[in-house]
Amino acid sequence: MTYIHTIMERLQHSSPAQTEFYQAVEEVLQSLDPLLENYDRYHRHAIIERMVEPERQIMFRVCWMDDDGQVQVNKGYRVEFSSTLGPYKGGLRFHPSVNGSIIKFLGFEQVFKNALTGLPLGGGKGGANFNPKGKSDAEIMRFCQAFMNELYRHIGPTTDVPAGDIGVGSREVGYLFGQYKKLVNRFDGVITGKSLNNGGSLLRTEATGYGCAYFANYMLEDQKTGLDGKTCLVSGAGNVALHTIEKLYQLGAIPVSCSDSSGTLYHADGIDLDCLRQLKSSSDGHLQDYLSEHSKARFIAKEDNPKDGHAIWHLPCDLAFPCATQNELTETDAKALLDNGCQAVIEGANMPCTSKAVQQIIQAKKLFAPGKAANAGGVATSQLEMAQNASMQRWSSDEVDEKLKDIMCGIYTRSHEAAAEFNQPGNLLLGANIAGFRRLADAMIEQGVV
Ligand SMILES: NC(=O)C1=CN([C@@H]2O[C@H](COP(=O)(O)OP(=O)(O)OC[C@H]3O[C@@H](n4cnc5c(N)ncnc54)[C@H](O)[C@@H]3O)[C@@H](O)[C@H]2O)C=CC1
Ligand SMILES: O=C(O)CCC(=O)C(=O)O
Repeated sequence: MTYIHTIMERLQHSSPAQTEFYQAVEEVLQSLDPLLENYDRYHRHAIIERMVEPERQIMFRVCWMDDDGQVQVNKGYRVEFSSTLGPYKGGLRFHPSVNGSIIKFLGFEQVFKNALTGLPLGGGKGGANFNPKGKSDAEIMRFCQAFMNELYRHIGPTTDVPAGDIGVGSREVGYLFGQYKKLVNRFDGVITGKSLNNGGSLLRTEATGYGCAYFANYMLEDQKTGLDGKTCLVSGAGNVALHTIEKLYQLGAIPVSCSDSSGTLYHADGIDLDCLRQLKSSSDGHLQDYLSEHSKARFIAKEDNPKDGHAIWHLPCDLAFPCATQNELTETDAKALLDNGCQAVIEGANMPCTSKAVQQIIQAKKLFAPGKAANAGGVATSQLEMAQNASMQRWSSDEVDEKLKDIMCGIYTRSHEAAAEFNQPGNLLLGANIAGFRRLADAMIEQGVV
């Protein structure tokens, strides 16, 4: 394990105060321990040292004018982590919490996730510390245009292809794409998650949540069970959460919760998805307003969260799907889930469980599906969008859905088989990290010292 300390010390020196990034790196390195023990060539080629250092990091000023004529300034990022397996690929996050550490952890995770899909995709991530909440449509458009005024010179359909993430949906992607096209005078497949009018793919919007539910079902089928009849806690109320809830219903499960930064909504009979969608689509809708239509539901405000935890994970369930944001499920929460009989945690978000929470779940021999496996359906369908753009075709929903299911099944199988090969059957965290790492590391060695 000493090489882990050496790498972590190096990172703390070269990239100070990047706690989320250290967390993501350490988790991967711990999983790789059994592989690296026997593979001197990875050491000789300094594979780990190269993998933890992004190929390129771009930071830029974004100036835009708000509706009152006041100039606003934000900080933009694009971290081009690895182009070993294909163009840099990964979303853009617009959220006030965005900083260098968050974008780097997301980029690092993305590299391994994309490798695990088996598709020709490198990894990157970007975003800005811009808060879309409360902004008018015109302000959002001006911000996206200002952001693209710098980003356009770094991206391209075979170099770097961004997409959405928190705070970036098809509206923002539309404005970003429009400005790119204006600047370069080409209709390129340079960003994914586009609307159908702009050359997007059917099912890209749904893909992360659908893929997450498919992954859970493959994992449970391998245990001779399935989603049918299972009570599920889902956190978040955005793209990933809503489509996870939708697919869980279609596969026979009962999703009973959702959440946002105001608190948790719990409806033991099952969340009314139409009602939730209506609330979230209105600019002044609050989760709590759900109670006016469903008197048996409960709302737990964030002020009533338990110490060091989140009320949502203290509710009874068979399965838990954290689908909001990083570190939203703590050690305290993991203990509560296990005490309440939860059988599996499936990460829809990126790194939603803290390291200690993950350890708790794995040590209790419960199933754990890491985000880089379970939420890879989104980026995989982005690759399907790129393939359609490059060949100027449009595939039907059924075609895309079949491909998505195959890709999720492949990710599950690769993770499961690698875990068994390294004598930790069922440890999908270890399996996913090793399977992604091997593909990437071998390609890096083949490409020489670059
Ligand atoms: N959109 C996509 O295709 C993919 C998204 N992801 C990950 O899934 C997660 C959710 O992303 P989306 O649903 O796309 O974003 P979104 O913007 O549609 O929804 C985010 C949800 O998380 C909640 N949230 C965000 N920050 C929070 C905080 N600090 N505390 C409590 N709640 C918070 C928001 O209220 C919202 O309900 C993120 O971790 C993202 O990186 C992962 C793979 C692909
Ligand atoms: O679709 C994409 O390119 C990226 C999706 C994403 O940001 C993620 O997988 O976390």
